[in-house]
Amino acid sequence: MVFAKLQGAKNNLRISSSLQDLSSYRNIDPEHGLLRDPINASFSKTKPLQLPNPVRRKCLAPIAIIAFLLLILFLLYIFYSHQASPKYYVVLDCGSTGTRVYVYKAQVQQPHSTNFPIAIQSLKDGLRKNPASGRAYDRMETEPGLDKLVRNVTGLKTALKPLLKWAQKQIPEASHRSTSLFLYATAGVRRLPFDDSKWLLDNAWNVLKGSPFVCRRAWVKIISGTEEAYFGWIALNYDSGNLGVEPRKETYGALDLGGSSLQVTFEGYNQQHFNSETSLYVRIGSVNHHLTAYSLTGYGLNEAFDKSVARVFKKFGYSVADAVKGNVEVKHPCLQSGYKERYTCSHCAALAKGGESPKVEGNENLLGKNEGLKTTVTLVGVPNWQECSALAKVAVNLSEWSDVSPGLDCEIQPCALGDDLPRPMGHFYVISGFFVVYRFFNLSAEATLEDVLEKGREFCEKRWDVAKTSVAPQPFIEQYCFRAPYIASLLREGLHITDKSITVGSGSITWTLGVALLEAGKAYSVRFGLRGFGLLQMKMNIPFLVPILILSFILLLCALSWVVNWMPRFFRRQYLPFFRHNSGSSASVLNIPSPFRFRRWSPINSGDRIKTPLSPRAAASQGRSFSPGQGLGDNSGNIQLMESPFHPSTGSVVHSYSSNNLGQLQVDSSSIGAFWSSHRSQMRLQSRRSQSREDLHSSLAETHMVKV
Ligand SMILES: Nc1ncnc2c1ncn2[C@@H]1O[C@H](COP(=O)(O)OP(=O)(O)OP(=O)(O)O)[C@@H](O)[C@H]1O
Repeated sequence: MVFAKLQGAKNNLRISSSLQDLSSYRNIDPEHGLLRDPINASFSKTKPLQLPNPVRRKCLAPIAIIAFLLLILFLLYIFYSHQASPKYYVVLDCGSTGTRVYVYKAQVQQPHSTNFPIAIQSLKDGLRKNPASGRAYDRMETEPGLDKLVRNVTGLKTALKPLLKWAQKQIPEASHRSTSLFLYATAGVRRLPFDDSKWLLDNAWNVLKGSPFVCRRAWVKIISGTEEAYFGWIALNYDSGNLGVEPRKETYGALDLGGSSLQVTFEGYNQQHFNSETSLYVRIGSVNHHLTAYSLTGYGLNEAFDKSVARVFKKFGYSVADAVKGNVEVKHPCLQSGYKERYTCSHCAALAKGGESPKVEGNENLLGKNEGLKTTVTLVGVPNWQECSALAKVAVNLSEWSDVSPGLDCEIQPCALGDDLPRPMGHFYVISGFFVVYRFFNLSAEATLEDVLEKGREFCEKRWDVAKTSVAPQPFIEQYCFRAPYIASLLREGLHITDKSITVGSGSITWTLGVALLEAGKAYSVRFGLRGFGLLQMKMNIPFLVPILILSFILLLCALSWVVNWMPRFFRRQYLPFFRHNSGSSASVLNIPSPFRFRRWSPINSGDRIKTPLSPRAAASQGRSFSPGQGLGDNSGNIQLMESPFHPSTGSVVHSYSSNNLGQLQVDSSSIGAFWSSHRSQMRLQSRRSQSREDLHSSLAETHMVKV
């Protein structure tokens, strides 16, 4: 009976007359290349195949494909949910007045032409603002600024540790290890001698590296004034909803008044005053911005007051020797009557009579003109509004504080600006110190500079004991009599900006938000589609992506293996790449064997051991027992993939990293200008400044294009 069946099989082989007409070869399933007759299998010298039930086999294939698709969907879901999960950023702002910590939570939001694809939120849990407190900001901060803590390890730890502890509480523990921590120091540390600032940053790094967050030494640094200005502009225009939207919106300029310096950033440039060192090109979405950004050192609120003290010190003809003796009384017209306090003056020595400073023990940082030498004086309040206003103007006029010659006439030109700096243009948001002053005098955002002056004059006329209790406790109350005319002069005479060109910004706009946004932009690489943000493409996280790609590829091969078996015959022809003959190996050209151990018979796999119905050897073999193991030789069990270039995704972020040397520190300013570009899925640093300058020069040197 077995023999009869074998004869039948032989007959069937003979009946078959065409390579294509495989269905007539009845012992072989043309779809799956499997022997149907289990008896033939028993004649094989090799172990016969376990032949599945045809019905079960038919069901198995679609189930496998569906399972494959589900797996791919699952992997994609895992991948995208991983990418779209919130990211946290901790930014420490080390200013001259204090050190603050900001915690930001960034998330990709549904792209839309009228919104920005990244939503960022400042976390402030537990910062219940005390209504009795006069503090302008609800932020976690420590005082004094780091620049006062040189070679004071304990002081440094005390300044930083509570901030880190608070930040930890804001962020879910599971995200601590993926949270980036940055410490950026501004004007206070910027003006320190190299050794001092290096000591501060090295020791700050020692504290920070013990935190659970991700931090690198390069992220603990001094940022240049221009970087600070640029970050502030990003923060402001993000907050105002002007970034990356179509149709393009007008952006606002930013005037960010700190304790030591003033940052000026605006869109546009003046041909006549074009300065390559202050010029930045930024591309956000599909919009190009040509920015002008610079920082005016010494124009911050505290430093301006210090200059006013130095000016009075000079007026009375004191020498440094007098100051060193510590018995100098400075009668200041912007201090209320009854005010008398010790004050450490930073600029007094530089303006003192007598030229060279005396050698002061312990102070290694004496400069030729006493710059940097701190002297202690006694400030005495002798209020005089006219004199105070005039003193504020002197503090604003650059020619009083530099070698600019001839002296600048504030009526004719913005006298806070040297000839090399472009004049501000457009509408400005005045933030930080400006906001603090408006808030101190309880002025609304609509108040004019005249209102500020009026409030200042009233405050100056009060006796000190009355004045200091007329406001909630807060730092620097005594300085607000000076601050009112100072900010008015700074805007009007110093920058030639009028009331109608300014809006007072809220206290929540700080440059640190710009840092977090740029970092989030690197993390979530965003590509804009044809219409606005139609297409959102995530940044490829390489360590995460590679296994997924490999797994997907293996699964794809398996799926193709199935699909190929079910393809209409036309598609199996030899000229199609999948079916090119490859007799050398049982694996694909990529050497990835199918994890599914299905074997198939294919007429184009004509290796020696493959039998086709009309092949001479097939005919010759008729007298022998048919071996499925031979007939379905190794070659037949695999899909032949043509060698094709396999390109890993180009969706990864490419950043240009460069460092610039401030003469003091290596500063990584790669984040400058890094934002979302419509070109490919890469971050493109589009900010460009053509020449070197102290701050950003080398980081922006190569056309300042970063691909996102
Ligand atoms: N919490 C606060 N409450 C009241 N006033 C504040 C507060 N923080 C800062 N100020 C005032 O605002 C001014 C500017 O402070 P800000 O924090 O913007 O500057 P900074 O970062 O110290 O400056 P810089 O970067 O120039 O060193 C300070 O001089 C101070 O008078």
